[in-house]
Amino acid sequence: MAEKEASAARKEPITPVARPRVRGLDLLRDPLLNKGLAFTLEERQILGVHGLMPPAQLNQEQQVYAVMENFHRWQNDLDRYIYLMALQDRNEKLFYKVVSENVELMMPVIYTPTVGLACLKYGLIYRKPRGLYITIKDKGHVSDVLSNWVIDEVKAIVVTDGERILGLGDLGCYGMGIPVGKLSLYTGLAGIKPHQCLPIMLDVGTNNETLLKDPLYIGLRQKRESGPKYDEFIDEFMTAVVGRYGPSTLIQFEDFGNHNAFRLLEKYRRGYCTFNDDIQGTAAVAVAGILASLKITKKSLRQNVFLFQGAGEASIGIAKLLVMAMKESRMSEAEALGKIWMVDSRGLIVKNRPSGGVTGEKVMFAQDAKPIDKLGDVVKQIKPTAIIGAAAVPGAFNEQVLKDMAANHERPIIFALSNPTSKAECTAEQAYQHTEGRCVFASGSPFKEVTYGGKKYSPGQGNNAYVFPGVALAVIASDIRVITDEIFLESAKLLADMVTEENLAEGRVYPPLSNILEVSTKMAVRLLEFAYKNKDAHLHPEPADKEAYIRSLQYNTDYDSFIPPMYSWPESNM
Ligand SMILES: O=C([O-])CC(=O)C(=O)O
Ligand SMILES: [Mg+2]
Repeated sequence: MAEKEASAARKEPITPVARPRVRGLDLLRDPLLNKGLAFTLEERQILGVHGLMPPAQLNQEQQVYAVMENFHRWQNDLDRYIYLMALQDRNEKLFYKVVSENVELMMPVIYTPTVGLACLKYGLIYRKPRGLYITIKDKGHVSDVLSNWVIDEVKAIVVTDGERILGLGDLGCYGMGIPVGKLSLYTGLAGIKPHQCLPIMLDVGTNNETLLKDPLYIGLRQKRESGPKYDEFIDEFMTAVVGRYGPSTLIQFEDFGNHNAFRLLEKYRRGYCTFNDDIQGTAAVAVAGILASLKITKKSLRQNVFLFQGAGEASIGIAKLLVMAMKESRMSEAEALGKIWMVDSRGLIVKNRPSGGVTGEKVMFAQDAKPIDKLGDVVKQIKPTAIIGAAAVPGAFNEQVLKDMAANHERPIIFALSNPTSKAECTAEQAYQHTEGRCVFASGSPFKEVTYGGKKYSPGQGNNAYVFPGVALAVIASDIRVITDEIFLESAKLLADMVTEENLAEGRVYPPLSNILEVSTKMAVRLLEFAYKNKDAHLHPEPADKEAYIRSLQYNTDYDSFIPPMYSWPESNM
């Protein structure tokens, strides 16, 4: 019996002991250390915080309960966002415990769509700085600003210049909500430790006149810098990051304008550990959704015709990754390109377009066809099996477009990927209604379950949140220094594989969000195998048990104990 008890005791996880460098009020003000009313009486005395809070002691579970009560008390999601950000600033472990235990409820608040509203009103709701603000005026001194970030162990940065925040356009410095939100998901969805993450706003001004006149605007009140000065500034930033944190630091570009996004990706992708989430992350999640859809539509990739509404970062990124996927399934590049059609603001992208030609990234997708102005007419003529919207034109998938999709195919694929919800090409309800419930639907921002014809439909959320946290975890864990497109194609395939028969039966082409920490963890484990196989990983020796290794790196939302272990010296040593 005694032995049984002893072995049970040995299996108990050992609670880590934290040794805070600060005490008293300073400790309570540090969100990485603060436990609120969860400090024990003993801890309160040791840490010098006894009496600085009410006498009751709550455990973390009770605190989660209190947070959820507060969460539901608020009448709207922007207030909930402000409340949750304050919690993050006060008690990080509690914030992430609440987020990871209630992902489906929390995601729409700390991420799209509410984060979009928060960015629009960032000056109004600004309470406490989070992350680093580096402005074009700091050019020549970027390293100095970076050195003000006192945490040395930064492994990942999400950076924006605010020029194209979701589908909302140029929000300048207000765009900081996006790097903050994305990095919350690094931790909440993949368990990357919060102190290893750094959100950065590169404020180069804004061309948004409303903001320039907004008395609450918190950014530089000047027009956007561009040209050589902008390029030198970004160069200086990249060099400064490597100087401060090393060449393995992951730099995720987020919500840059089209013209800079592609250019900067090409410029830096081979020399730095970097990716563009809007081009590559969105591509992976959309291709995953398409691959999973094929199990519902019972078509092979080559039996599809894809029509993109928009030819920006997301559409081009998805289309390029789709071409890679098609080539892997033994189609030639020409054959693959023949399956991809794009409509931009000037109509169908065709060679010799009379309305101003085709330039840049769009050139490879220009079809040898007659120009057509309207998306609806393109749908009628080319009869796509899938339409993918990513240009923030709400209502682009109108009733007629959806009805034509349903008339042409038994199971049409409709992906309304633009964010936030107000920018979606159609709602989930419209998609199911106008296709008689036959479409395979996914959207970038969440839609609630829809009942149509007495049947319940659960729309999937085709958002890069399914990809970037898992990719980032793999990159950090195995020291991948160049993030290839193959890694994104692999993550797309892994994600599609994680969709169960049960999910497919409900019309879902993504795993449920409630399970997403596990999805990201599994994705990271398998990307590690892929990276070592392809010699992309620089961490040596290669971990034998990759899953155990990945899990050992992940953040634990349980509180640490601050009670130092007590022991006595053996008699003989006295
Ligand atoms: O943030 C999101 O929800 C997805 C994304 O990257 C974008 O829309 O720019
Ligand atoms: Mg984005």
